[in-house]
Amino acid sequence: MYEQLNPPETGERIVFQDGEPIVPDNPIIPFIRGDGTGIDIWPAAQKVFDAAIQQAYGGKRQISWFKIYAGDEACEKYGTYQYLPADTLSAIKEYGVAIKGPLTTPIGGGIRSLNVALRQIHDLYACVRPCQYYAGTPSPHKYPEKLDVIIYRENTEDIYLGIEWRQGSEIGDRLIKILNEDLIPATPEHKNKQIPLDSGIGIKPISKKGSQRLVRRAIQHALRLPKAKQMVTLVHKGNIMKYTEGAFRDWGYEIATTEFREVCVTERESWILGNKEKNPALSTADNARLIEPGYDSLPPEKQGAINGEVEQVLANIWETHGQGQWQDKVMVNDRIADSIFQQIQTRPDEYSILATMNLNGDYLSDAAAAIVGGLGMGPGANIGDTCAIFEATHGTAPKYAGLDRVNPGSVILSGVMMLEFMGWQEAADLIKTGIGKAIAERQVTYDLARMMNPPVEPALKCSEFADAIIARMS
Ligand SMILES: NC(=O)C1=CN([C@@H]2O[C@H](COP(=O)(O)OP(=O)(O)OC[C@H]3O[C@@H](n4cnc5c(N)ncnc54)[C@H](OP(=O)(O)O)[C@@H]3O)[C@@H](O)[C@H]2O)C=CC1
Ligand SMILES: O=C(O)CCC(=O)C(=O)O
Ligand SMILES: [Mg+2]
Repeated sequence: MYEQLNPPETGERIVFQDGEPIVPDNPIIPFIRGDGTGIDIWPAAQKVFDAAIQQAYGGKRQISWFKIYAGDEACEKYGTYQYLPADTLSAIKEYGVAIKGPLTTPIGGGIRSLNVALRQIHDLYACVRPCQYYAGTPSPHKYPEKLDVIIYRENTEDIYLGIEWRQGSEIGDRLIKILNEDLIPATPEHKNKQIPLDSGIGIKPISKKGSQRLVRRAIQHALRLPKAKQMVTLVHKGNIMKYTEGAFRDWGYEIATTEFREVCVTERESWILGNKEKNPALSTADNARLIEPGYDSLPPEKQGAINGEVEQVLANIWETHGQGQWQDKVMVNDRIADSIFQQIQTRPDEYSILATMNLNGDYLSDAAAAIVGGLGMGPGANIGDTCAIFEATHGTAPKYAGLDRVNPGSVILSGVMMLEFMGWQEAADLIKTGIGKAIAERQVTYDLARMMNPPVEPALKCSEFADAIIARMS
């Protein structure tokens, strides 16, 4: 059934039931080595996974690794331009859980991102990127340990759908003409805006289904966290892009207050309930005044809408959420995207799960990784209902390729996420112990070594860091 692949002779498939993986003791797991530094990182990471599994289960459980191809390696095996062979896509679909190294995307032309294509083709709609601090990791921040967030990034739409036209292309010019002459003038709120004729043009679709399935997963994850971390923040730029980013926020709140009504409270609801708890005699208008700055200068119809919101909340959820009960619910709030970039630096401990659209999540996950030690420490997972691919936040870092130099930590931590997803917590914990101890003992690669005080000289190689982790797993 495969053109050029030979699955391992021993091992079984992981299958999904109701979105959850059913994992045999000897699963077959496809892996893509990756381009650039993938050549260094993958062997180091695989060695750590196998050692941890052996130590945790003494041979009762093991992974049968199945090498599949994408990027440069795929072209070598399958021929020119065969960056993402059908074999690779079929293997991921068949075996359900896969792990990959980074893949190159040329800028400004040629192939579109293979990484994005893998997510879209397999409908891996939730990109999950935890940013958690390991004691002793050098950081540009004073209190990096205060940051403990998980980014839930929508993974299939937004501008990453890649629907765009080059400046001067026939279709691009036609589209601009239709917009300028027909659609924009027919939309009163656009007044007499016009798109400059020499523009490249891109489309940013944000769907209700795509937004809500992402927020659903984020809330389900929040429910599994300790009480103090049960919070989902909807990140958006809805003040500017009302019908895409603003809609993401609104659809997020909608699902929180319908499907998850019993277990969620929104921030505004918590204010209304809290105000009433502090002062049971508080009038509707006074409560509205407390939740809406500038209430008194609003026109009567806007004041009426806020009064209505207060009345609705008290009528609908006072019994289930009032008298402090809301404090035991998952808190759902929202923050404007630019503000959250500064908030994770100035008030990191106020956040837990950050639910984002695709582009915002891409930016935010690199920024948050920087606080806890850099891209060498940024793991990730792309999760759908029938399939999951685990991969680091970083790219191929081509200048380091083949030097055995970069930090394999992010792919190793992506493997930790994979083991946790499979329910192999004991093996995952051993690796986390190994990483924690190696960092605490200053046994680190160049990226962490150069930030340590005093700097570590010489830094460990990529392969040596893997050995240092294995030596410290118990
Ligand atoms: N999921 C994926 O496969 C992704 C692929 N890419 C692709 O990767 C290619 C290169 O992208 P680029 O913008 O350079 O971003 P990269 O993430 O590859 O590298 C940027 C910088 O991050 C640091 N870094 C990256 N990986 C590590 C690591 N393992 N250990 C320590 N430090 C690390 C290095 O910093 P320093 O120089 O300071 O040492 C590096 O120069 C592009 O083609 C891009 O499209 C990008 C992101 C994700
Ligand atoms: O695929 C790429 O080139 C970039 C993807 C990326 O930056 C990411 O997923 O974080
Ligand atoms: Mg990125």
